[in-house]
Amino acid sequence: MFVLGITGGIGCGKSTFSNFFREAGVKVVDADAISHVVTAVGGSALDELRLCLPATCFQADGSLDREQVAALVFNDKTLLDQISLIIHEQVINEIQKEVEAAKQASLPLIVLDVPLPVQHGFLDLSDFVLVIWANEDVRIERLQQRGLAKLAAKQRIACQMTKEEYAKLANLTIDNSVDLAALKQKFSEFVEQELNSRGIFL
Ligand SMILES: CC(C)(COP(=O)(O)OP(=O)(O)OC[C@H]1O[C@@H](n2cnc3c(N)ncnc32)[C@H](O)[C@@H]1O)[C@@H](O)C(=O)NCCC(=O)NCCS
Ligand SMILES: Nc1ncnc2c1ncn2[C@@H]1O[C@H](COP(=O)(O)OP(=O)(O)OP(=O)(O)O)[C@@H](O)[C@H]1O
Repeated sequence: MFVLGITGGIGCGKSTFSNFFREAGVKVVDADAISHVVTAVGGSALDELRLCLPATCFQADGSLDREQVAALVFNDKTLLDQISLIIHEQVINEIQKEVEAAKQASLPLIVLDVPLPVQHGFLDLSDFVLVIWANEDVRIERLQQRGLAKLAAKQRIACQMTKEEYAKLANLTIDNSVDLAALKQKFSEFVEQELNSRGIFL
């Protein structure tokens, strides 16, 4: 089975690119979605998170209050790293399970959509790392359209690796500072050049 790791900074278009695979029937594992599950009611990361976050960061039902936490951690790198470690452990467990299940099911391809390219549970699992990138002004505009304030978008970008740091980890970087039709075209070229050439057909 071929494991395609897709990563990139916030608002660069990883989920949009991963969705092209989903539409083609490919199994896609979404790390952000898993991180939401493990911090929702009864989530496996909550007990540990309660030890390092104030009570105001939790809803009455015990789940994480994402807005409160975001307001706190994207201003405080130490706390961000602390909660990220706790959540990543649970997310990585789930990703490993999904990859194992896909292997058991003899799937030819699985896609991992992961914003933060950690070594264990992403880079070490991926046969090919694809970075989706876009210019900062384009990202901020798209994130604003999605409802994130400009300042909050800039704050998150500042917490993440730079384009150059992402590129160092990548087998290939695709520029998504283009419209959706052009991105779809780049997807088709990627499939032909990097997957079909390896005997993988969607
Ligand atoms: C702070 C939280 C509660 C804010 O939740 P919110 O619903 O607003 O955002 P969401 O989780 O959907 O993430 C959206 C994007 O924010 C960026 N982001 C999230 N966590 C981080 C982080 N630790 N460092 C840098 N950027 C991050 C990513 O680009 C991500 O795609 C949440 O992001 C969180 O728990 N982060 C720590 C865990 C983590 O690293 N998750 C991301 C990958 S598993
Ligand atoms: N080529 C494009 N043209 C127009 N809008 C786009 C394009 N690519 C992505 N978008 C939009 O930009 C926003 C960010 O894209 P997307 O959610 O795919 O990014 P992401 O990298 O997964 O972000 P996040 O890190 O927040 O999960 C979305 O609202 C998406 O619909």
